[in-house]
Amino acid sequence: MTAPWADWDHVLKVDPDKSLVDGETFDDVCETGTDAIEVGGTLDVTTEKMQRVIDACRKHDVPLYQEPSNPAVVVDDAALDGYLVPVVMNAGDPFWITGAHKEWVRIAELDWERTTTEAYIVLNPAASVAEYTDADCDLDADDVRAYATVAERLLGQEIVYVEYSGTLGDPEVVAAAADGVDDATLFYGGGVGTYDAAYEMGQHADTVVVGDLLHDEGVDAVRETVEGVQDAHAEN
Ligand SMILES: CC(C)=CCC/C(C)=C/CC/C(C)=C/CC/C(C)=C/COP(=O)(O)OP(=O)(O)O
Ligand SMILES: O=P(O)(O)OC[C@@H](O)CO
Ligand SMILES: [Mg+2]
Repeated sequence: MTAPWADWDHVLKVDPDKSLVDGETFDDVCETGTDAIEVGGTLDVTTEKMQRVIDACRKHDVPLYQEPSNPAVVVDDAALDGYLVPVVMNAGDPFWITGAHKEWVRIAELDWERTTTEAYIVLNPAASVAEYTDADCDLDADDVRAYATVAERLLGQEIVYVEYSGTLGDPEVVAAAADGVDDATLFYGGGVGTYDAAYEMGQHADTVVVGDLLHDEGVDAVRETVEGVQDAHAEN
């Protein structure tokens, strides 16, 4: 059986710490045409805020995943299809490579059937996630290609995630990451705000992740990005 993300063109990342655009609801969010919703953010996330988003989406069919930023925010809820847990390949602090995960396994009972890791390569030094994990973002395309291969080949990662959170990345770097993997699903996220940006990143990435746009511009803008990546994939 293939993993669900193998068929995802688009993921919408909902930050439980950020609000929706005035007048929009989570019913609208679930109807953007995205293939899955990931609930997560770096800063100021709590289980209460997570639970609010899960509850608002639970009656919809769109697959719903939690992306926990630390073990304390993991929510146990049958409405979740699973947990996508970051591992930051280029973190400066090993806590974000295996330390947090060790703590999680030490204190909690994990649902292994529903738990998968995402091998993040964090590339925008100004993003909270880069500061938080002390990531080494001074990487060129060859470094990123090699990290992607290490993630897939040496560490057996099913998802490799090129993360430019907050800014649109370099398509050449995304292309290099794509070149570095064979079967792993390549996620791209960061700064996608238009049809064209989604189309461009969709030419290299298997899955384009859109985050801040939902909170800043709303569901119609998100729908445009779904179309952009779908069109890119239809042509490839
Ligand atoms: C072991 C468990 C359960 C968790 C640890 C998971 C790890 C390694 C987290 C470190 C990386 C991280 C914080 C990922 C969260 C997802 C993410 C990158 C969100 C986007 O972050 P930003 O856009 O930088 O932050 P804000 O939008 O919140 O400012
Ligand atoms: O918020 P943006 O910049 O769209 O980034 C999406 C996602 O990759 C963040 O983890
Ligand atoms: Mg962000």
